[in-house]
Amino acid sequence: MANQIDGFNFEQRHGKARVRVARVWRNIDGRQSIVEWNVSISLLSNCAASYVNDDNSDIVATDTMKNTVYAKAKECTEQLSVENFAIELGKHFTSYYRQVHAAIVKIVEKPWERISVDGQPHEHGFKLGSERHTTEVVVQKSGMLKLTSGVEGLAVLKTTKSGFEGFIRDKYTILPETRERILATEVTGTWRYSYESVSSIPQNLLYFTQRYMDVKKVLTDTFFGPPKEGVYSPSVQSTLFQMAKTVLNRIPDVTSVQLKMPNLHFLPVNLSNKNNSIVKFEDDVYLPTDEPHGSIEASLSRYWSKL
Ligand SMILES: O=c1[nH]c(=O)c2[nH]c(=O)[nH]c2[nH]1
Repeated sequence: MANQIDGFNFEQRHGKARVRVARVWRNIDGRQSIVEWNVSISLLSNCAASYVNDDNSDIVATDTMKNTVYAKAKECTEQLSVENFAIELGKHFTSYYRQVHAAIVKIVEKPWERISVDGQPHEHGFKLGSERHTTEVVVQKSGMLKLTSGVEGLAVLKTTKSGFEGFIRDKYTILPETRERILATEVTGTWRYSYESVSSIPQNLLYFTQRYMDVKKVLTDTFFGPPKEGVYSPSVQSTLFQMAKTVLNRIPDVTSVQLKMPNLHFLPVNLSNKNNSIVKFEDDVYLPTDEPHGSIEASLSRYWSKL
């Protein structure tokens, strides 16, 4: 919220960060489900008086925000996507409090995955996976919505079909050109959906969970290529672009994609002393590093979208 106070521009927001909640659903057929969410809320509201006049009468206590997370989780009698839960919270804060104009809700879901025992999905057993599903929603009092989802910590690597050639060579360049290297990264992706009001989102409460799986599959399938032949990557930049483009081409209600793909280098190992070579690199022994790493990021959106 922006105000003019004492001749200054003043902007403020307040919220509660990292509220951890888990919700279990117990089906009558014996199958149980769990989600674990880490929720951060930020409210845009008329409460400048608390900053400048010691008047807290327009403040939603951040402790109340925390309690609301548990109350709303309790109310969710049916399993729902992390996006839907974030939207529910945003709707609550903007409709319940006269003072609140907009709510920003960010959630990171912990990747509990149903375990299989003897090839059978377990009714109530879960193990922790790796990459995390994220969302950020902005809900306005009017019902206007900005909905973004994401994935973080999606670590992928391929042992061949990657190279890097034709880059600028100058007096500081030592990197050899190559058509054979390991390509490894940890993808952080965010994508925005086209739904622009809380009333226009799909009815299915797990719709965005399914889309999350779809986007992840497109990202990884494009990174790796077909199982036998793979696909050649001339640079992280090129692979990133193909990944983002394929998401937009395959998933109609996604309007923009942002990807961050650090280049986690696997350096060739060559060791020798005065007399002989101890290890001669033959595309076999590498020194994995993550510091320093290349940092490559880009965003791609449909050019006709209003975003
Ligand atoms: O795919 C790459 N992109 C770069 O920009 C770059 N720079 C570098 O040193 N190696 C690589 N690899």
